[in-house]
Amino acid sequence: MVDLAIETAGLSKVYVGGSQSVPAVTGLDLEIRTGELFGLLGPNGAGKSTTIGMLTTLVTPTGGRATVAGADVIKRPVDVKRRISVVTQDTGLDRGLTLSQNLEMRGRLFGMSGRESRRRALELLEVFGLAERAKAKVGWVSGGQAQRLKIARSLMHRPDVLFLDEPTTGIDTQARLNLWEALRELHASGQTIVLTSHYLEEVESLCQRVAVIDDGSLLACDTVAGLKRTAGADTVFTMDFDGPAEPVAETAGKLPGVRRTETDGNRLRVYSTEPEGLFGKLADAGADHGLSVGNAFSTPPSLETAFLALTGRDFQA
Ligand SMILES: Nc1ncnc2c1ncn2[C@@H]1O[C@H](COP(=O)(O)OP(=O)(O)OP(=O)(O)O)[C@@H](O)[C@H]1O
Repeated sequence: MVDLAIETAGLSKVYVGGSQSVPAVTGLDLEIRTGELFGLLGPNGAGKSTTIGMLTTLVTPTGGRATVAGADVIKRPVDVKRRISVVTQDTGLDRGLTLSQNLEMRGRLFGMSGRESRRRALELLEVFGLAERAKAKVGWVSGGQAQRLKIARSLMHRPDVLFLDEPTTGIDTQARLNLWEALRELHASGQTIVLTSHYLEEVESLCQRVAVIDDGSLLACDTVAGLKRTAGADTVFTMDFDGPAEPVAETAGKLPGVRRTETDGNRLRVYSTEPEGLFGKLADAGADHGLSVGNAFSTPPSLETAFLALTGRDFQA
């Protein structure tokens, strides 16, 4: 039997305000295994934060059910809260305290002894590459270090599941790479981590499995390799013509290796497993219809092309 850290069935949320209702998450069925580093990927407004909110008991579902670390989020929210930790953009640190004091205080709040809190704090400062700054005040450290400290603090009570909502938004590239390293280490130690991100490369580089969410619905859930295999094995060519691209799409669809074409006004998008020389052929097809090419680019097979294939839209963070 697979040991599940999270299980949802038909999980839904409709926000209602006055006469307006916004369906933010619709019928989400998810299974996240214990020990997984799992990614929720989707553009802004896709429903990632709402999903995390429901799984962490901060947002009340309007439909379906969810179990986190063995407890039902609606029936046993207090148990869920005890067994998880959440780090969001809004998570604050006590800037007047040192790094180690921030961690120790959290340990004491969770009922750990002074000695146990100090030991655990040292251990986590080490994992997150912060041991040398242990006695520094939070106000003196960089944004990236503060972000790592937030995650370290959230682990003081050894939560079963760690939720990270867009953990690297707003930090620089080096800090992001340092944080990725720490997360890989945590994952290797067996920690279950659920991460939301709108950075494709972050999810691609870190996560074992990924749920792709758009418009509140689950489009696919698989390993990164699996997603690429099923949805994104193609190189995607995007070309803007100086007139409607529809007639070019018809010709393009008959070229070898072309699996799919899409048009949006003057824009043509072609999904192909045989990218060699395709730009020239598409330009020729355009010329046959009296069209010239303006902007043109290709995207090699990646999570981005998988997202494109799943949604028919560019991934816009
Ligand atoms: N409290 C709220 N009241 C009304 N609508 C909301 C509320 N919170 C979110 N929404 C709407 O629900 C939808 C999903 O939002 P959500 O924040 O869950 O998406 P997201 O994928 O986390 O986006 P982002 O990456 O921008 O945080 C959006 O249309 C959003 O405007």
